[in-house]
Amino acid sequence: MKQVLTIAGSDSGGGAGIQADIKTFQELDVFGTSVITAVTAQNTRGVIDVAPVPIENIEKQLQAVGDDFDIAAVKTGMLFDAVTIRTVADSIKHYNWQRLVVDPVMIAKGGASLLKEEAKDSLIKHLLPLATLVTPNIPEAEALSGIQIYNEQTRRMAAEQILKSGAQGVLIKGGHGADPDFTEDFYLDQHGGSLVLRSSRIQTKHTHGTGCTFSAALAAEFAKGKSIEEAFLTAKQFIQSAIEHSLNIGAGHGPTNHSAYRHYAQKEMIRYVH
Ligand SMILES: Nc1ncnc2c1ncn2[C@@H]1O[C@H](COP(=O)(O)OP(=O)(O)O)[C@@H](O)[C@H]1O
Ligand SMILES: Cc1ncc(COP(=O)(O)OP(=O)(O)O)c(N)n1
Repeated sequence: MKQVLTIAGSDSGGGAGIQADIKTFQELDVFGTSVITAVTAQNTRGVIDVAPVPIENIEKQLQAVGDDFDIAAVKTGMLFDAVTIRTVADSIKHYNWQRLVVDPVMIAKGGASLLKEEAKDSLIKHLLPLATLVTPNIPEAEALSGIQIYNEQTRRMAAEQILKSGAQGVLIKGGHGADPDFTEDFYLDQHGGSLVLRSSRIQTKHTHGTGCTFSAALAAEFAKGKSIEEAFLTAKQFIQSAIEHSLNIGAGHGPTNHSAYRHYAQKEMIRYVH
């Protein structure tokens, strides 16, 4: 069984972070391991507290996984500060971990900061150059590129700017897009290869953890040797099912349904290149 590592924060509410990643790995038939960078007290209503894990412990978690497991793909989520980013980047190089998905988690839906402001430069300088794929949502892509996204052209410009970091590919997710009827995710790589996947926008407030789940699905598929195109399609179908059949848990923005992909038939995605 392929072994996959998530390096991210814990969400006590179970919808995002490490918990979302491990559930997604399980559903996609890969073995999930984890390095926890921060513990959040969080539920569907928001983030109540954030406690960073001491850096010495993060180093030991990385070592414990790296020394024993044959890691086929890695995803990063909430990294919180610059020293954690440096430590994670050093381990990725030390263990020569390939197929790295960097989800540049910055702000939770409720507005809580999950990455210190000064850590953004460290992310661009130390982690993005190692990435197979960076998966910002629209506000994160704007923060990483310094370009405001309001149409296809500015979305492409932002993606091109992010690729200057050295990442092999960038996938700008469309959950925060303006169109009320569909969401569009845009992929661009260093060779100019591009792909857009468009799906219907599901009218629901239960979208907590969509980005974590999507990037975990990408990492799981990469671990199984799937191409970017194949992994992108599976991850998009996985999150579409998970949102469409969400669980109505909690009083706020509820989690998605991580087992929906297994239970329900997949919807067609519109795909095109531009
Ligand atoms: N309401 C929705 N309907 C269908 N797909 C959605 C919806 N909201 C988000 N998605 C999809 O979920 C994935 C995560 O996107 P997004 O919500 O932008 O990330 P994040 O959670 O990091 O903000 C993307 O594939 C996006 O298209
Ligand atoms: C511990 C932790 N990590 C990441 C997030 C953000 O998750 P995301 O998938 O972007 O979902 P929302 O915050 O937009 O619901 C988080 N909340 N907690």
